[in-house]
Amino acid sequence: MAQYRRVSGSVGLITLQNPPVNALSASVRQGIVDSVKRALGDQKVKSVVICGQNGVFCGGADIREFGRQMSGPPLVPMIHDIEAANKPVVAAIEGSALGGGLELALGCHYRISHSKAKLGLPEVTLGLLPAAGGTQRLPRLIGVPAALNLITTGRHVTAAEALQLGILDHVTEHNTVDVAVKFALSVTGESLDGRRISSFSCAPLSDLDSLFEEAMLKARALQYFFFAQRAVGRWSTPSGARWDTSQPRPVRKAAVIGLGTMGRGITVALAQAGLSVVAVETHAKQLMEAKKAVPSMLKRGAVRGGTTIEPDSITYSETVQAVADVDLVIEAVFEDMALKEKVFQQLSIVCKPDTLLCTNTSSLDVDHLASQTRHPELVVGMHFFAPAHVMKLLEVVYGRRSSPAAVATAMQLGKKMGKVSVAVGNCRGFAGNRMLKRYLEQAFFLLEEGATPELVDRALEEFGFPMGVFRMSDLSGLDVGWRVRKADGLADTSLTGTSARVRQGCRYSPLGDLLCEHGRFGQKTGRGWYQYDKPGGRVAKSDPWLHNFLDEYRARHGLVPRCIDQQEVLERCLFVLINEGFQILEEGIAAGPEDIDAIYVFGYGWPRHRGGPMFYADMVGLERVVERLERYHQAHPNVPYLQPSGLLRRLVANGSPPIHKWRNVIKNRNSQL
Ligand SMILES: CC/C=C\C=C\CC(=O)SCCNC(=O)CCNC(=O)[C@H](O)C(C)(C)COP(=O)(O)OP(=O)(O)OC[C@H]1O[C@@H](n2cnc3c(N)ncnc32)[C@H](O)[C@@H]1OP(=O)(O)O
Repeated sequence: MAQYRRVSGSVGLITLQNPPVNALSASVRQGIVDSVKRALGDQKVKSVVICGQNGVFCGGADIREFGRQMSGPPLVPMIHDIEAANKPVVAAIEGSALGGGLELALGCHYRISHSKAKLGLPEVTLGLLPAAGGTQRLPRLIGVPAALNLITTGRHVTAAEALQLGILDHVTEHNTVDVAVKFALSVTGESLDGRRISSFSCAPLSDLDSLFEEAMLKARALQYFFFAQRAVGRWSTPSGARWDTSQPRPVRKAAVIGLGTMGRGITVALAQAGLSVVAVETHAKQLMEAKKAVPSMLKRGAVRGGTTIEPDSITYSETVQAVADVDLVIEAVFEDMALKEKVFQQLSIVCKPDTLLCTNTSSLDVDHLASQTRHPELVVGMHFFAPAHVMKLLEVVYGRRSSPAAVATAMQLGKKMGKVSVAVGNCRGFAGNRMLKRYLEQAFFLLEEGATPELVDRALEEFGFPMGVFRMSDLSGLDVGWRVRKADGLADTSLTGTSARVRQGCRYSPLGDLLCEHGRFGQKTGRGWYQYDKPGGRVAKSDPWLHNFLDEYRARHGLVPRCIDQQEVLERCLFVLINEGFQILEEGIAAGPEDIDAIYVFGYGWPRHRGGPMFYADMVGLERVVERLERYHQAHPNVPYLQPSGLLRRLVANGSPPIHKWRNVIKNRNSQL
């Protein structure tokens, strides 16, 4: 329903009321129609404000009514009547204005929003089109390119972006309804001629063809990715093991060793998949915390998914002996080889001889861990991504001696947990983190050369990543990479002069190490590449300290900052990552480009509408990727990873076949070896 009342003498205030998000149910639409009629018929009312109760404007169509017989007034004429009104109508947007909610706001003459609100037309994500005027009013308001972007991606934009795009007239930090009422009073009696969006003409576009071509590219990428996602299930390994000839083992009871953040998430994912789980943590305090955290994670998941989990499906233990009868173990202890070795030695003694032993390591050597056990053929990596019960990606890492059945079992278990499981070979960082390393390095180098975290992040976010590389590092914690670099003997900030920026003969940037030495670990410490209002704060703000630090660093090393544009940011960060992807394909670490693309879309936020890094390379053109890499390598000869990989060059030499033919080129080469 909608509540109607007169406020401030002459403003008709219409409040949508349909918890939890004031969706446009039949009774809400009826309430709006009735209230608008009342406001327009009341001579005392000079202007109108539409808002939603409990800090949410409107979440769009009431999804609970989908599939039912349509009743109540239709939305299109309702919005048309609001727009045609002869009194100003102001939308006061708090929380969300999504789908039909934004279409309703677009029918109003003015839109005022709280700074924390999100707006968007997410219909495409529900298999719908914005059919209540969204496809007509939005392009007229903000132009075809921006509207096409919002409509085809369904993404939600912040109030700040919506203001910049021209969707909003004003953004406030204060009580939005109060601000809107005051505003409504101030525009009383003003002409509404220039305020009815459907009467606007669309700005003419000289490059309509290229715009639609871009939209078609997105469609191609999404269609490619639809099949890529399915292709990864048909896995194969260089030794000839395959999905259709390998028999997975049944897994009814599993164990998790180590109940830190990852271990807890994995425990929840296993329990949600219907397995009985033994959760082991040898530190009493950590075990106690996990015993509280895991059930509440499960409860939240059950509420969201509308499922029930047997509370006794998880048993907790302080000793590894408790895993004696399980079918599969996932080790998730601290990322330290000596510690993991010990765990695998213990498991090999305690477990049944046919128990599958898995490690959640994100980069350590799976073969080495396998060598600690009596049955190395039963050891595989199961690399989850944080939060493990939410993130869709699972890298299943086969070692030199992993049996086909072990790989098949881990792949099938991943599927049972609702993951997209991708089989990859064993190497430092596997596929995802190995490619990420190159991307991070380039981002650091760009800072040395004159870029700022803001510039780099903006370029990547405009490309489509939900977060740029520096914002993402702050979220995941700068200390994580620092620990790895220390273990690899790289993070040595005592070096001075030219040797400070060189390791093993290659260019190295110690910027991340230096930040960690200043105690700047990202969001958790309230300081990282950005500053936050408090430790654990989420809103990244530009930090003058960091900019001074970068200036001093460059001066100390005699680096003259230069202007770096977004194109260079994208090419340096993305092409080097793509190049590593080709290297991974060449080495047989991933079986095909689809595997890498699935890893990047599901694990690293690569925008799905760009199909994944390998598809993107195909779209850009392999010749161009080679040409740009060569040019950057010439400029930075001490960065060997900028040299185009052998496979990339061979594909170009073979006439740059389309992505679905790359496997043939890889296969031909391997058969000649
Ligand atoms: C006559 C029809 C005319 C026009 C049709 C127009 C087309 C559309 O409008 S299609 C719908 C477009 N809207 C959406 O896709 C919005 C989907 N919702 C969201 O994106 C989010 O829920 C959110 C609104 C941004 C809020 O997010 P968050 O704060 O994280 O909370 P959630 O846990 O996601 O949701 C809370 C609660 O609200 C329920 N809910 C959300 N949206 C709707 C909706 N449109 N209709 C009905 N219910 C909705 C959601 O299920 C949750 O309920 P629980 O009971 O707590 O599970």
